[in-house]
Amino acid sequence: MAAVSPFQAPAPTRVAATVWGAGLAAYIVATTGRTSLGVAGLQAAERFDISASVLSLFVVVQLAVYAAAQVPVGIVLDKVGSRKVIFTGALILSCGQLMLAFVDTLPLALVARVLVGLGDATAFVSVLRLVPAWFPGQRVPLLTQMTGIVGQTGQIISAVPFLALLLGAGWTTAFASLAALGVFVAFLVLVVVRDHPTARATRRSGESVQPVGTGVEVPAAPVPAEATRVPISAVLREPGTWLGFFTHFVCLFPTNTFMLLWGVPFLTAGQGVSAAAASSLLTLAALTGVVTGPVTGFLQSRHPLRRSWLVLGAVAATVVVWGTVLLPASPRPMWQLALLVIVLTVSATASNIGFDFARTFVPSERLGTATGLVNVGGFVASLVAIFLVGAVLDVVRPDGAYTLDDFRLAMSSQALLWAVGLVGLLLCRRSTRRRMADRGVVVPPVREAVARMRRRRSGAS
Ligand SMILES: N[C@@H](Cc1c[nH]cn1)C(=O)NCC(=O)O
Repeated sequence: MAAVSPFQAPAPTRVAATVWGAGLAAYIVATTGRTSLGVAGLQAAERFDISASVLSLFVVVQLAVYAAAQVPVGIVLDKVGSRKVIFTGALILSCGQLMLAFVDTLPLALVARVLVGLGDATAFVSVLRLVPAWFPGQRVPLLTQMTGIVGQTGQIISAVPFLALLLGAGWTTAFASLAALGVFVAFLVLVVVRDHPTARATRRSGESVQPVGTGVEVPAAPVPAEATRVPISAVLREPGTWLGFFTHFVCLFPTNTFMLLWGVPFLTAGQGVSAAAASSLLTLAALTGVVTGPVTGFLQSRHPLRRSWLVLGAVAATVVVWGTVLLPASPRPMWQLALLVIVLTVSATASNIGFDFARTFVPSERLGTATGLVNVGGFVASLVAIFLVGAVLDVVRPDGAYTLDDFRLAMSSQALLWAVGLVGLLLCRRSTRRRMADRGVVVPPVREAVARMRRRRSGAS
C-alpha cells in the first residue's frame, strides 16, 4: 500500500543533505553544551565551591528539564516547524552558556543549566522531524540513526577543543565561546533550513494522511483531510507510540547512566583502570556507533516487521554482557570492558528504533509530539537509573570511597529498569500487533518467516 504523505514531495539530494546538515550542526552544538560541564567538573567544583555529589545535581537538573520539555517542544514543533524551534532553542542554549560563563554562585549556575537543558531539548526532535520531510521513506531509518550517532560528536568537541580552551584560556572564555557557537548555528539554521521541500502539500477533501513508510508496515489509521489537527489524544491512544516509548526507555538508560555519570567512576575507582584508559573506552563507544548506526538502520528498513526483535536482541546482549562484568568479584580484563562499552553503544543505537515506531504508527501531523513522547521514555529511565545507582552507592559507602563491590551492587540496580522496560515493551508490542491485525497486517511468527525466507532462497538458487 503506497503511503501518502504531505512530506513526500521529492527533494534534490544535495539540498536535502544541506538542510539536514545544518539541523545536525545545531544538534551537535546541543550535545556539546550537554556534556561541557562534565569535562569541566574539577573547575566547576572549585568555582562554585561544591562537592562531587552536588556537581552531579547539574546532570540531574539538566536531564529533568530536558525530559520535561520534550512533549511541549514536540507540540510546538508540530505547530511551527523545525526551523523556528531549532533557532529559538539554540539561542536559549546560548543564553544559558553565556550566563554560566559569568556567574560564580551555585543557584545562578543551576538556572544557567536549566536554560542549557531547555535549549538542548529542542534540537534532536526537530532534526528528526526534518528527515522524513526531506528524504525518501526507505532512507529515513538510516538517517535517523546517523542523526543520533553523528550528534554524539558533541561529546568529542567537549572533551578536546573545549577542554583545551578551558585549561588554556579559562572558564569564562571557554563557556562564552560555546555561547558564540550556539548563536552562529542558530543563524545558520535560520538561513539554511526549510521545514519541507515545498509549501505544505495541498490536500483535497477526502484524502488521508499516512506516515511515511519504510516498506511493508502498518497502514496507520486514515485521517480525514479536514481534521488535519489530529488530537494529541490520538497519539496517546496509539499503542505504537508506547512501543516507541518503551523501546527508548529500555535501550537508552544503560548507555546514559554509564556515559553521563557513572561510567568513569566505575572504570577508575571500581575496575582500577587509569583515567586515560577510561577515556579511550568512551572514545571506543563513540566510534562503535559509526558501525552500529548504519547496520541497524539498514536492518530496520529491510525488516520493518521485525524491528522489535532488533530491540530485544540489543537488550539481551546488554544484560548478558553487564552480567558477565558484574558477577565476578575481581576487576575485569580490558577486552571485557571494551565489550561492555560496545554493547552499550548497540543499545543506544537500538533506542532510535523507538523513533521509527513513532514515525510509522502516528499521523505525520503529530510526529513532533510522538517523537517527544518517545524521547521522554529514554530520559526518564536514565534519570531514575542514575538516581538509583547513586542512592545505592550512598547507602553502602556514605564516605564516597567506593570499591568494586559497591559498584557491583549499585550497577545491578539497573535490573529494575530492564524489568519495567521489558514488560512495557512486550505488552505494547502485543497491543500494537492487535491494532495492526485490525488494519489488515498480520505479523507471521518468526519461525514461519524464516521458513518462507529459506524457501525463497532455495527457489532462487
Ligand atoms: N537515542 C539517542 C541518540 C543516540 C545516542 N547514540 C545513538 N543514538 C537519543 O535519543 N538522543 C536524544 C538526544 O537529544 O540526544
